[in-house]
Amino acid sequence: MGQALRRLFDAFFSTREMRVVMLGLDAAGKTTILYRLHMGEVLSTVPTVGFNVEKVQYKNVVFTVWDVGGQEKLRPLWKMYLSNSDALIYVVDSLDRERIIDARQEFQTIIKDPLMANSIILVFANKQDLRGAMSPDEVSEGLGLHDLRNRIWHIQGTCALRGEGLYDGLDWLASTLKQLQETGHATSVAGPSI
Ligand SMILES: Nc1nc2c(ncn2[C@@H]2O[C@H](COP(=O)(O)OP(=O)(O)OP(=O)(O)O)[C@@H](O)[C@H]2O)c(=O)[nH]1
Ligand SMILES: [Mg+2]
Repeated sequence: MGQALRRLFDAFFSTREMRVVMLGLDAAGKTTILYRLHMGEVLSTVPTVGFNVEKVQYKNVVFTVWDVGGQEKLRPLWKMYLSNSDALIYVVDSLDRERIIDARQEFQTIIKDPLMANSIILVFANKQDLRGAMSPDEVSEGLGLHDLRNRIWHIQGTCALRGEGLYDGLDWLASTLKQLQETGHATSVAGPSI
């Protein structure tokens, strides 16, 4: 097969793999999102102690998504899941105005970790179905997204219960990753893997 044809073939049929770590405060909706994407269903969840990991195939990308418990006592463990991550999905409960400061603090700590230096950042402003929820703009203000320098980020309003916005987020992840890889950019930092 000629080189041009091979490239065309790869563009259409090859499968990319992407490791994603999904973090956020407790009750933001991470586990609901994971199983909505993995099974297409809303499962009833309990607070995650430890983690869940599932593969989500979308278009020609296989996302391995690590969903880590967000309770305060578990947050020091987030660091264990960061190495080799191509992307961070940070989930915010958009109704939880009181804890947006905590959400910001945890977010800023994580993205400054050297293991996340190359990772792209997708924020899900979740629970948009609830009256009084912060808009995606308010959430990005709350997290300090506009002040980030040299980071690739995107915010998406979502309702995990209805599945709204989730695939738009995956579309952004897939196309951004493709673009970066094709231009020779690293998207993750290797480290001890679990
Ligand atoms: N109204 C509404 N409720 C949601 C949405 N997404 C999740 N929830 C609810 O929020 C609660 C917490 O969801 P989980 O997915 O368990 O939250 P989590 O982020 O995994 O929490 P931890 O495991 O403790 O870190 C559950 O009752 C979900 O049904 C949403 O988009 N809208
Ligand atoms: Mg959970």
